[in-house]
Amino acid sequence: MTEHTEHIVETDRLGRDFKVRDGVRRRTVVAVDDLSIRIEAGEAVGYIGANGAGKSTTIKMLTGILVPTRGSVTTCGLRPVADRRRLARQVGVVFGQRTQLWWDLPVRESLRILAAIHSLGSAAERERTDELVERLELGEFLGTPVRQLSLGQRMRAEVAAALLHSPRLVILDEPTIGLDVLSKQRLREFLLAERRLHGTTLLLTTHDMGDVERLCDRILLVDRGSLVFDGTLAGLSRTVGADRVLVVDLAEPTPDLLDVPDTRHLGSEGGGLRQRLAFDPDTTTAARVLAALSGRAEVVDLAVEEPDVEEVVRRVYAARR
Ligand SMILES: Nc1ncnc2c1ncn2[C@@H]1O[C@H](COP(=O)(O)OP(=O)(O)OP(=O)(O)O)[C@@H](O)[C@H]1O
Repeated sequence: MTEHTEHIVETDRLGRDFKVRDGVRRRTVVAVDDLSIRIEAGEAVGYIGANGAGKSTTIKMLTGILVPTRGSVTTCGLRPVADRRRLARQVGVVFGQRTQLWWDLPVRESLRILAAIHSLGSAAERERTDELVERLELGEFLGTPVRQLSLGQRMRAEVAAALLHSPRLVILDEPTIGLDVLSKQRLREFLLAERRLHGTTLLLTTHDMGDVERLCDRILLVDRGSLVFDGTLAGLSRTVGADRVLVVDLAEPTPDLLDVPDTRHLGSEGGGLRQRLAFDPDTTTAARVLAALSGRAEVVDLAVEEPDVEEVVRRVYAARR
């Protein structure tokens, strides 16, 4: 069987400038430059970068809100600006800081209106609404006007609204901003399940590295409008030489394990009962480090810590300055 892959997002040397006034002078801001990316159906991609890196501008071009200055873009096989209405049937957008719901209407009414806008038949509407109400736990506030909802409740309602028409591509702009730990976790679990159940493609911008770690199997990192990395989180860590850390609990207090091959001793606690050893996953593995360790001390428990994503991103930026 030949594998058929379809690009849900495809950009070729995409760019967007803004003309801004700087006192009396006019200046051109290059918000996005030379951006060539391809996202396939079913992927979950984190689009990350510092403030002003060009993330929102990219999303606006992907969804047809902004016209590109240069290059081309297709989303779900359509030209976003020319085919914006057709595209709206295939894409759902969630903005963490803006509502798409009707402020004074109960959540249920907003969902009804959206179902009508998307021309869902009544059976499809009922089935999908029931599914989302159950999975996003909207039941207890379906009759509440949006303006009375807590942020966590409103975000769940926003996600239901954006996904009601079962879009193939869901774009989320800072979906977990301001949410407490539990609400974030629930939302992430919902999105993972949506992808698993329906093959939905996810593209999210976020400053929350927990979102990236839990949700995304691919990262696009932008810096000053340009793509500077495209790959996995592990790959990103490798580009800046971020080590993994093996934490071992030992049967008895042990002098610092300074001579374990291919590791760097980071520190000890409890008089040497717990020790932390950094290693480069490109040159060795946790298993090999552990094997080398077991000749020196009795290991009773262990954990492997991944590098901190925020730190990795900071290092990528620092290396480019
Ligand atoms: N309408 C506009 N007019 C002028 N400049 C703009 C406009 N929109 C964006 N910019 C500029 O383009 C650059 C990219 O902005 P953009 O909002 O895309 O970044 P971002 O990565 O989404 O940032 P954030 O994480 O803060 O949302 C910034 O320098 C910004 O000031």
